[in-house]
Amino acid sequence: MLREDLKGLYSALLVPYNEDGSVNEEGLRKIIRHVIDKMELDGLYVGGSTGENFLLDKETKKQIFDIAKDETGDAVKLIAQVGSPNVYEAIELGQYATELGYDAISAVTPFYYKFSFKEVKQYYKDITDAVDNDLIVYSIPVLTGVEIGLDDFGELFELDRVVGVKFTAADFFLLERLRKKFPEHLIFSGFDEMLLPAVVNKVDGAIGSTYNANGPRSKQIFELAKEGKIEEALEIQNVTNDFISAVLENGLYPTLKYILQQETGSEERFYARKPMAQSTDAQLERAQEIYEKYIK
Ligand SMILES: CC(=O)N[C@@H]([C@@H](O)[C@H](O)[C@H](O)CO)[C@@H](O)CC(=O)C(=O)O
Repeated sequence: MLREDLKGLYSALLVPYNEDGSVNEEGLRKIIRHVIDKMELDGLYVGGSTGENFLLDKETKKQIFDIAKDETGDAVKLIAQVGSPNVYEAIELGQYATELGYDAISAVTPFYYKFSFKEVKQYYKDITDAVDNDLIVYSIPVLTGVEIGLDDFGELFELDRVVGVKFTAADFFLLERLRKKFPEHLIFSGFDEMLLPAVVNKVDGAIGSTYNANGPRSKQIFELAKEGKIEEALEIQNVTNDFISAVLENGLYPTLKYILQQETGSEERFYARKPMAQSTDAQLERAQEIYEKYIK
């Protein structure tokens, strides 16, 4: 049955780190408040790519789940991304987030080794058998190299408690087929620059990194497109994509980190987690220009 309550626009939560790689808790709490109070998004997707999650040890992942739940309470929906090629860790994190009260879990397709689809399916079965929560498959072939076709999605959706997919791909033919074939499963769009065509294809929501800073425009696109006001939505998507192009050209996470540091009035710099490089002075200068032009 469709999890109607999970529909909406989610922040792919960005996590600020200290220079030594530890979590900047104060900064993270401020980002969460910003996303809820100023961006007015419907939920947080915690532990995704934007949080540099795949560079973290298990205890730090749990710490971030704790902070997000503590700061959010029941104000917005919370989805915990727990996936890892280490399925035992994914299960432990799924159980942990579920006990904390997360509304759902999500798991990236297992990556690095070339797993067969049978192995991928078994991974999702193992997680959903062991965790008492609904799960959203996280498909992001551009980073994992794992492509899932229409029939394979059908097999995953047959698993108890697999309620949908976070679809981070530009394959609109596959998206259209998925929507038509699986009206009872949630589909979240993962590329912010393609929000409008994704909503035209009737996705249930979207999860993205730039929504942390560009929330109001993104919400407008989402709402206008749902109402069929495509021309108006396209105008806002055009400006949004000028912003996203500039951000991508200057470095996605460094630019978003800089903008969020300014927006939350944080004195401490928002560092990246190694081996991600820290921002150069030139990147910071350009980030300030982007911030002034599109967000401030
Ligand atoms: C690869 C990547 O970072 N994808 C982002 C997008 O929001 C992306 O940053 C944006 O569309 C700009 O390309 C999200 O799909 C990632 C995400 O939701 C996550 O943090 O897991």
